[in-house]
Amino acid sequence: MTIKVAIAGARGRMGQEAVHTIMKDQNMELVSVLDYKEIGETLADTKLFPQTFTVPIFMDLTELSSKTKPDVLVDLTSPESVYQHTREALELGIRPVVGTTGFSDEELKELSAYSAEHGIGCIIAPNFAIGAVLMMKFAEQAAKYLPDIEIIEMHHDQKLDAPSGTAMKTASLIADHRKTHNQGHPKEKETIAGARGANYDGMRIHSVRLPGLVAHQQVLLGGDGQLLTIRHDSFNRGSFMSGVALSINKVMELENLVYGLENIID
Ligand SMILES: NC(=O)c1ccc[n+]([C@@H]2O[C@H](COP(=O)([O-])OP(=O)(O)OC[C@H]3O[C@@H](n4cnc5c(N)ncnc54)[C@H](O)[C@@H]3O)[C@@H](O)[C@H]2O)c1
Ligand SMILES: O=C(O)C1=N[C@H](C(=O)O)CCC1
Repeated sequence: MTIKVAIAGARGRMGQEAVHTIMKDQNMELVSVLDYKEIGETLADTKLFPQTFTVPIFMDLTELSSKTKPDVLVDLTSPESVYQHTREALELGIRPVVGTTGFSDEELKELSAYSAEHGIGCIIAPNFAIGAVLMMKFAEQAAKYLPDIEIIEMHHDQKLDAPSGTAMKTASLIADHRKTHNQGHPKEKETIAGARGANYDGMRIHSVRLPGLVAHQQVLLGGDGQLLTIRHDSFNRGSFMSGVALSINKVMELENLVYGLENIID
């Protein structure tokens, strides 16, 4: 069966890469895209894609749904719009595969409940790169033995959310096994606000934004006289595409929401 896919955010950095991935996949058909700007009638009009890419562009998800009937909506937009898109897609019976980051815990809970109640699959993956998923899993395991942890995430300077979705997911996986405790000296004082980073359950998260970077993270686990560093680097957005394709296939079998690629890889 061919999976009919729509992409929200198709002219963006991730969206463009996803368009090519889906166009190349024999089992998928890119039936439409959603963007919030009037960027032409079809992808070909945007001049970002070959003239043969005559995929229609919509600015409204309900219209996109009724005219092109996708099975799956891949969302690669912005933290501002992702919750609304995901909720709307579920209400329209379209399975969301979401790479966009910036969800609150409450939003995740609510979408999860809606997805299970209506039996519509949904995948929200803060990071589609397999290496990043392994980094998170290794850090989760190591935290049992080395519970003093700081996360340094580093991204390109056009990123809107901080900390990154990957850092938030890493911290939440670790927090499930680590006894909550504050780190550093009990009397430590910041001379400049923010110097010690964000506080997640006593762990610290530091966000670096620089031109030239793509997506990088290191998890530092300190112990007596030792330091374990677990690091992952995405050098280009191609690194995310096998995870996008896997999620599109997998979401067709699901009847609930899965948060994190680690839950669908064998
Ligand atoms: N999960 C992952 O592995 C992964 C990897 C890279 C990026 N991301 C996330 O994906 C998102 C997009 O990243 P990017 O670098 O491609 O961003 P980008 O700014 O390059 O692209 C965003 C695209 O979304 C469109 N858009 C924004 N708001 C919209 C709306 N309301 N309706 C329709 N279209 C809208 C923009 O026009 C643009 O085409 C970010 O949240 C980023 O953190 C996730
Ligand atoms: O480019 C981005 O933005 C990325 N965001 C994700 C995050 O917030 O963790 C993952 C990789 C790239």
